Amino acid sequence: MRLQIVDHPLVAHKLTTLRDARTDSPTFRRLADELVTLLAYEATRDVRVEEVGIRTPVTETTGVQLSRPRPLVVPIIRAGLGMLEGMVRLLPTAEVGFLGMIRDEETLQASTYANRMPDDLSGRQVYVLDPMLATGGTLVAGIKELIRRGADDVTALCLLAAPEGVEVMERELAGTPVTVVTASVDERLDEQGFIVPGLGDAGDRMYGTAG
Ligand SMILES: O=P(O)(O)OC[C@H]1O[C@H](OP(=O)(O)OP(=O)(O)O)[C@H](O)[C@@H]1O
Ligand SMILES: O=c1cc[nH]c(=O)[nH]1
Ligand SMILES: [Mg+2]
Repeated sequence: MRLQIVDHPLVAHKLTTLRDARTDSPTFRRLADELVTLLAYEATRDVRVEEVGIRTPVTETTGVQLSRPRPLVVPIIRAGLGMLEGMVRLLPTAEVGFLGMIRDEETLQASTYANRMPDDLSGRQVYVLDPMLATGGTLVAGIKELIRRGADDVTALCLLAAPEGVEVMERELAGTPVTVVTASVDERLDEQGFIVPGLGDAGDRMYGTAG
């Protein structure tokens, strides 16, 4: 597994406001969207392209276009949905699949409650969207399912990661073609499995369900 931390002042600036407990849901959604586009710029550095000939108003030349099969983007519902628009803005022709996953608040075990993806992912590049890599249980299970279906290149975009989750991913996904792109690897997890300093519950903050 490869880990890439996007070190950029604009990313750090937006992430700081995202973390701030005073930031309301509409602002949180906007910042998450903007951050994804910045992360996606790095995450798609190896997106597969092929040469194509075109005619400009002046002459004939060659350029590149995204190769077929098209990349697949998979937001992990619920919080990952808040990253979808920012991603498909850069990859408008991508296909979109969906995984619904929830982490039990007591056991921290992830389970899947929705799965709407192509059965055969052979030869596909897949971009998984999940804002929080905490214990790693959710992403490990989600990515294993993608690899089981044949995906041969998986990149996970996470706004934040915990060192514990990165370690679990490295152990569980050793030898697999997986990259994690994140804006920050934070300090640690707390006793409830929340990232510290983190930003709280991403889904709640995004959709205003914090109570
Ligand atoms: O790395 P892990 O320890 O598995 O935790 C990370 C997961 O926890 C959150 O989802 P949550 O279960 O809160 O669902 P939600 O997005 O519907 O709020 C988050 O969006 C990740 O999917
Ligand atoms: O800090 C965390 C950990 C898991 N899920 C979240 O939404 N936030
Ligand atoms: Mg949640």
